[in-house]
Amino acid sequence: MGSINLFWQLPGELLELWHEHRTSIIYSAIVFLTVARLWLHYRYPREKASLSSTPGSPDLYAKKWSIGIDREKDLTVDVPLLNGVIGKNIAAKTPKSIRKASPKRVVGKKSARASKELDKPFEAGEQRVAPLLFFSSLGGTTQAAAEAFVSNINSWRKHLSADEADNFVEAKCHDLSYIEYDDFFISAPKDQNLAYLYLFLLPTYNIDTTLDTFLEHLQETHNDFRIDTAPLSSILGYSVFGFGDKQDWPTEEEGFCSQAREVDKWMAKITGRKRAFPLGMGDVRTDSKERLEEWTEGIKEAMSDIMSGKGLGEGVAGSGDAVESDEEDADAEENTKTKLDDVEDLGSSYRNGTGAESGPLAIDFTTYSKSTKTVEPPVLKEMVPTSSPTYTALTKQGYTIVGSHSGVKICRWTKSALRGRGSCYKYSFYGIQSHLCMETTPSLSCSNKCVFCWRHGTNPVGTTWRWKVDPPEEIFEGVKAGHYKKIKMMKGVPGVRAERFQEAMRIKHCALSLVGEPIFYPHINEFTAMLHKERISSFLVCNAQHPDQLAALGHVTQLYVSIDASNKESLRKIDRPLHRDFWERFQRCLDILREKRFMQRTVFRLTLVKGFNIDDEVEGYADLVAQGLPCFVEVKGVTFCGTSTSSSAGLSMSNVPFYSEISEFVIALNASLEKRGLGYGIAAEHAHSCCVLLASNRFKIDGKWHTRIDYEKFFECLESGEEFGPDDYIGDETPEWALWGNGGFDPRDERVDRKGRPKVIIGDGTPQKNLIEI
Ligand SMILES: Cc1cc2nc3c(=O)[nH]c(=O)nc-3n(C[C@H](O)[C@H](O)[C@H](O)COP(=O)(O)O)c2cc1C
Ligand code: SF4
Repeated sequence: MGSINLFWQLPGELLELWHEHRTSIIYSAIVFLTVARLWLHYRYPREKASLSSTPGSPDLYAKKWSIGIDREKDLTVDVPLLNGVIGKNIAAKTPKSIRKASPKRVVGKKSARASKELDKPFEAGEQRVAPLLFFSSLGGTTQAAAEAFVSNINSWRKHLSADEADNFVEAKCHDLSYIEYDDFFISAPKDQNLAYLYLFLLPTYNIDTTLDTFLEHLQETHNDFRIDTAPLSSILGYSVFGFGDKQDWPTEEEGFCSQAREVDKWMAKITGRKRAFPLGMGDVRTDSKERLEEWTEGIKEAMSDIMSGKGLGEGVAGSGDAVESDEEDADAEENTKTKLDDVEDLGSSYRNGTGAESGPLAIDFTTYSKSTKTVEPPVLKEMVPTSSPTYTALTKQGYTIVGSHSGVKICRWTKSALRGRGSCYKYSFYGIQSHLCMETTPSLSCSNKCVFCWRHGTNPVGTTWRWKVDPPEEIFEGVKAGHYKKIKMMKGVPGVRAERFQEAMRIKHCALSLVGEPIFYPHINEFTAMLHKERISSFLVCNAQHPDQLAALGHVTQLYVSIDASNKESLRKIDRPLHRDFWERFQRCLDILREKRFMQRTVFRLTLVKGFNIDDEVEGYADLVAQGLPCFVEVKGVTFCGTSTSSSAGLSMSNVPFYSEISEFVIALNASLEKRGLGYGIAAEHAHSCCVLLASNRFKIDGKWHTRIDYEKFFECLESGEEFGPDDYIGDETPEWALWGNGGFDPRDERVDRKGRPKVIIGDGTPQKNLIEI
């Protein structure tokens, strides 16, 4: 009881105390707070934070975006995006005096921790040197060199004395396309016993590759105000060797080994100038072997020095007084100025009055600059300039390049149909006659580097649209003209049938699938509207990497999404995507397809590659079908293109599945879909192109498959302006000869064997590639 009374007395006593001493309490509190505030102010001076957060996936900005220009002002104007959605662009309202939109360079002092670590010599016995070799490769040259380099270093290690060899662990090789940058390039891997030496073997590409993403990462890491400007200063050192081609890029000014030079500069910054050995460069056509050998010897010497406690040598910490800081900063600033953001953010350029030539402004979402210089609109490059090697390579392969980023080519099936020798599988399944079909793309660029791609590694790749945008009218007229020109060239070819030749002079179908990624083009909806206006149907294939464009896509006659694998690792291996969030993008595309299944005629296209995406993946594919619920699933075998690119990706004829294997896979997939009660069945086949069609039961009417399309009905639906879906333009019954089990060869056409072998019935499970060739 007593203690309870005491408790109730307390507040009263406290109140009395307060009344007696409140003046001195208040004064003491004020003095304490002022001292604390001053101490904090001088101890941690404030950095200016950026106005806008770092953009994550660019699609977050697809519909609306704004740019931090000034603390008080956020100037935005409208810009038309896909589907006429309005976004925000700074271009039209930009006053002359506007602050420079280039990223702010956050200059930081090297922290005490970093400096200490920088000077700390390698202590043999306590730690071991761990050489890590990072490489990137599209064509395979650098990958082969990287693997050889690592085995060279490791066998050198074996020949050292036991004590010396014990000072370092085996060298490891990492492909920059596969690793998480954060694991190596924000801080070194955490292993107390290891001290890392970062080595790089890099090619240079003047098209977008994974190296651009890597360089951006290095820049961002250095400029991130939240971390030390030299966060990798704890590593022992680094060195870069670049491969380039002096035939087309003869000097450094003209771009010889430019990306290796860039990586060298940024590594100097984020390691606090720890260049262990100077940048090496080799011309793949002449001296790269000798240069690489010299560089390798240099690396070995540097490692020996490190292990014997000599560190990285005289001069500036490790770098041997190379061109550093200020000069490199200035260069980098120049580079960032010309970088453009994602097409998903930028939308169009020519329609907003800035003209195709002027294009969107370079904008950085992360930071702002103090500079009061006026904005210089960057000159946008052409995706495939006529002078580029890409142009030469593509035209050599038979493409007609239209404008600066579109292409058209007549496919072998069009030629075949002109000669009365059969159409592609799209005739069997959907009633498209190949000689009436134009194959084209408004974007030669793509964001994958699929191992089975038959483009010989020559197409431009990129995650963002950084090029000049051609108007859709120009592309439309250009591709038609290119197509008709190629058809006319077939006039004198033996076997071309007069009536088919005449018919071919009126395009009725357009396959937007040639190369590249059609929905990458910012005016894809306007382009397809032009096709439809001329009553040309549209079959659009996309690679499931651009969810926002997919969501904004208007009606097309048939919408394809390439499903090249059933799980993340397999997809990474086979598509070699440039987007780091490729799996998330892929997943979102499937969800979008599911939402659109009553508006668009959706198709999953599976391209099976033996040894890559078939084994044990049936259930995975069935899961994806359950997720996206497409109207159709087309399953086809890969076609081997026999290029060095495909060979270096480990692809050979043995990866091409036999038709019997495709059939087996389809039967298993169908069983799995049935087990899940999803309502699909095997509808049709075209054994000749190794292709089978699974269809949703929505396309089975009165027990008969109706996979064909009523094209006229499709155009009528479009013209009506009413909402409509795939069920509104279902065409005729699938012909008997195209049904599953019947082979799918049009009986009107002639079967020809180039080598004069006897004609064989197709669809019997015999290997397709051993059968008829036309
Ligand atoms: C499309 C393309 C663009 C290239 N751009 C450059 C360049 O700008 N500068 C350069 O020095 N080499 C350039 N090269 C040459 C490559 O860097 C060189 O062939 C390298 O060995 C390729 O390595 P990889 O086979 O490992 O991909 C280019 C090659 C191609 C095919
Ligand atoms: S659909 Fe493709 S393969 Fe078939 S004819 Fe048209 S372009 Fe050629």
